Amino acid sequence: MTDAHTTGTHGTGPFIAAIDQGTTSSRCIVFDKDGRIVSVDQKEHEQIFPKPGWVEHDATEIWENVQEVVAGAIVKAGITSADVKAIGITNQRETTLLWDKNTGEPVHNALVWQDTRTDALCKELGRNVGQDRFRRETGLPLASYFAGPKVRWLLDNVEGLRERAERGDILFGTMDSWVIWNLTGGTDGGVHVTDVTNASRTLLMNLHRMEWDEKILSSIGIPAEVLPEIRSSAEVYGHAKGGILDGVPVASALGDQQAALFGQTCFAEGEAKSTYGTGTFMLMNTGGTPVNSYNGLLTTVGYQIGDKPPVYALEGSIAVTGSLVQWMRDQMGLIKSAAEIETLASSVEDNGGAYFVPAFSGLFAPYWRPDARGVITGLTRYVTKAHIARAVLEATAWQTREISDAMTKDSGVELTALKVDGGMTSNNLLMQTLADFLDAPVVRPMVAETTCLGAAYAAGLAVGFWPDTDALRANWRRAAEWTPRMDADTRAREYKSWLKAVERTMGWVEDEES
Ligand SMILES: Nc1ncnc2c1ncn2[C@@H]1O[C@H](COP(=O)(O)OP(=O)(O)O)[C@@H](O)[C@H]1O
Ligand SMILES: O=P(O)(O)OC[C@H](O)CO
Repeated sequence: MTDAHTTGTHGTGPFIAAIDQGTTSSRCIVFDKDGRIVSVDQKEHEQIFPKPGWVEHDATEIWENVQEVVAGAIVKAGITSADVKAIGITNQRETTLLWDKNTGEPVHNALVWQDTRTDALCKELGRNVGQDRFRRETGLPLASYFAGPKVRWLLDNVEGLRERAERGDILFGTMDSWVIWNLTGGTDGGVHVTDVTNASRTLLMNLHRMEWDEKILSSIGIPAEVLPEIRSSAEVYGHAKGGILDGVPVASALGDQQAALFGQTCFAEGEAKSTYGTGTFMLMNTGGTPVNSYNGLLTTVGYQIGDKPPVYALEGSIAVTGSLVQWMRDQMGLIKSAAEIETLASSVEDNGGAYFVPAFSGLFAPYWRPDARGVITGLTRYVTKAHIARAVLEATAWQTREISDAMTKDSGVELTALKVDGGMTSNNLLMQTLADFLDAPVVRPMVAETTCLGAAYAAGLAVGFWPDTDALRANWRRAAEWTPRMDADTRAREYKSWLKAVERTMGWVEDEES
């Protein structure tokens, strides 16, 4: 399915191009110096579900789409490579690929971050190596979400792969590495790098030293030969070779959620944003020291600009939000477009007593329960598809509330307002519900494409297109705000019912199945 458009608001050059290789689509956006969008091109790729819980992407299709959308955005902007000062990369995180460095061919489809096939392996590693060690060294709980166990699964399950990897013929990368390697020449001298934010999602990087952790590598069973070099998020890694942007510096890489934090200009400690796409991810800047979580959040790298010290973040990750809306559209056929869920949900006053907990990949933050599975509860004959649509939207808002509560406990910072972005924020009912459930204002910036914007900002800083982060902050403009309207009693009662529904998801998958 192709889905492309331009905004038609042309600024004056020069420009920065940002590539966002996301879970459902790849897009390229050209930005001007004021951080305004000049052109956009976007293309969806296939979601491959070989078995329940397994999710894969065809990395060759993704690279073809990336080239197509880059060309599309440049042509729509009516510019040439000479007008583009740098290319920034942002990407779906954790999605894991191994490819042959001599042929450039992936050895298997990429294993997507939502894929749960490594649950049993994680359990085994937990027993043998210990959960605490991973938390302490990498900031992450041992879960199938992250890249390291996926690499091990591929090495164990693709015939002959381990030997090829040990011979030095195989490269591992998350989508940033794959795109940068191809963009800078692939088999003809492509650079094999990743940035600190993406590396901090592998369970393999030591969060305190910003280096691959040799002890963890040997406990998981991953040869160091496959690993990319870890670099900062904003520096020139190499130059595009071939294609429409031939010769342009490739100057940033950030995982998409960290890019959104950057694009929302959350540069001060305590500033937070939440991005509503396939999943939802709330990140809070915690400054120069990693903050341990005791409430089910992740400690991760927020960004690192060149040779400056890294900035850390606390993160609450929710696996299923926008993808639940997609499921209602594609698997259930209850709506024809994602936007239609708002019309359907608005046709009723409330959820009619129904609660939908979309634990399709188990539950991520704050629970980290791979044994959970989705439930719709509170059903009576009164409930209609409109009530279910409402419960779908409420699920996103309640899950955010749970993360926000955990963040306050871990950081001591009370949420005074939440900056939001991502595809789901075009849903007004959802944004109002979010303000109601959080009991805090929700604000959306003028440029809702903060993921690409963050990558563009980082690339622009690396090549001196923008002087510093203060210049970027000046570009942030509020476009919309929703303030809470729900009374405290209703909020408390509904929250209690939601938490009861969450309990019902737990323990569905028996030990031997997971
Ligand atoms: N009006 C809407 N209401 C609810 N969900 C929406 C709406 N528009 C888009 N979405 C959801 O948002 C997601 C797309 O957002 P996007 O930020 O592009 O995601 P990603 O970067 O994860 O690919 C899809 O999962 C889609 O179902
Ligand atoms: O592609 P998105 O926007 O769904 O983001 C995916 C996240 O990076 C997964 O950690």
